Amino acid sequence: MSVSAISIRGARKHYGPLQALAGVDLEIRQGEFFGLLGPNGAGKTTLISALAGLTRLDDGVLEVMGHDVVSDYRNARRQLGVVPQELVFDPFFTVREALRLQSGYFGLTRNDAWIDEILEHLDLTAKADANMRMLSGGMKRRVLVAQALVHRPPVIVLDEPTAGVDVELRQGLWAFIRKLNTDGHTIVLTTHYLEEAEALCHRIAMLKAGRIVALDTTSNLLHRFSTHALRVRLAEPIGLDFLPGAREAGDGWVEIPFERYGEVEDMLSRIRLTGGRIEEMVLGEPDLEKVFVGVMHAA
Ligand SMILES: Nc1ncnc2c1ncn2[C@@H]1O[C@H](COP(=O)(O)OP(=O)(O)OP(=O)(O)O)[C@@H](O)[C@H]1O
Repeated sequence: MSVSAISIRGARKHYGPLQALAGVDLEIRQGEFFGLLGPNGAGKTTLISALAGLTRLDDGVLEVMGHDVVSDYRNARRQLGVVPQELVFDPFFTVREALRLQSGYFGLTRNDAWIDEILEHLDLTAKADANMRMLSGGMKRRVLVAQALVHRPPVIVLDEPTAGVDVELRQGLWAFIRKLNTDGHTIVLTTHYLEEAEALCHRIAMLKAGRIVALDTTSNLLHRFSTHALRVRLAEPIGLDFLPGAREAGDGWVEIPFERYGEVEDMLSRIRLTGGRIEEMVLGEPDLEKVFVGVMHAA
């Protein structure tokens, strides 16, 4: 079996009395598009900082492509591109200078062809000679993505990369990151946009108070914790005993869960036979937001 892209074993971290990581175990395989989700303060950034060698764990082992992030730091760091959450830059450099400088940290002196390619993909070519301080927040975020890629790392970790990025650019960014994944890069993503995680990630871990509280493929999570639902708004209330699982959802709406679309026809005819008159109707798909809320509530 090939080495894991990221291996996390028994990761623990305290900040004073606060337990930021309470024993996290996680293996992310090469080539995965993996989502790390959790509410504010769950420990996602702490874990990413530790992977990047910016924070020391109290206990546990972290490896990137088999390289220990403490005892084999240089090799581990080379395998990893991190797009940090905070926008921190030297405002006096141009975009190209910042990327050359970053290349220099990895000993890459002739990297301009690759830098041009990254700039092109991130729609930053026109801004290559602009000073960092002159860029908008969304552009700065794209420069952060570019910086993480200068040394062509096989594993790329993005900590909320689309915060503050407008819809069009967000889609462009995702198309590029998807391409990196199809080209073989492992992608680890944290985001608070759950529809984004649902659309992109093959597998998801949910973190709460420094612990993993759910870990599965995206489709298994969707099916385990969320269901399809038929929602109808009725002209007048009717008894709901004949509709298994049905519940009042406010303002005359009734929600009825189901597993297969074939069940909908039967539900509608039962409503009609009981004298129910439908004024509006919506079919709800399982979605990651419901899963997230359900998991966080139960944990
Ligand atoms: N340097 C620090 N000193 C003290 N406490 C810290 C420090 N860094 C993080 N914490 C605390 O550790 C916990 C985990 O924070 P972390 O930033 O890892 O969460 P997160 O899941 O990334 O949250 P968010 O979604 O808001 O980015 C939080 O309670 C936070 O306040």
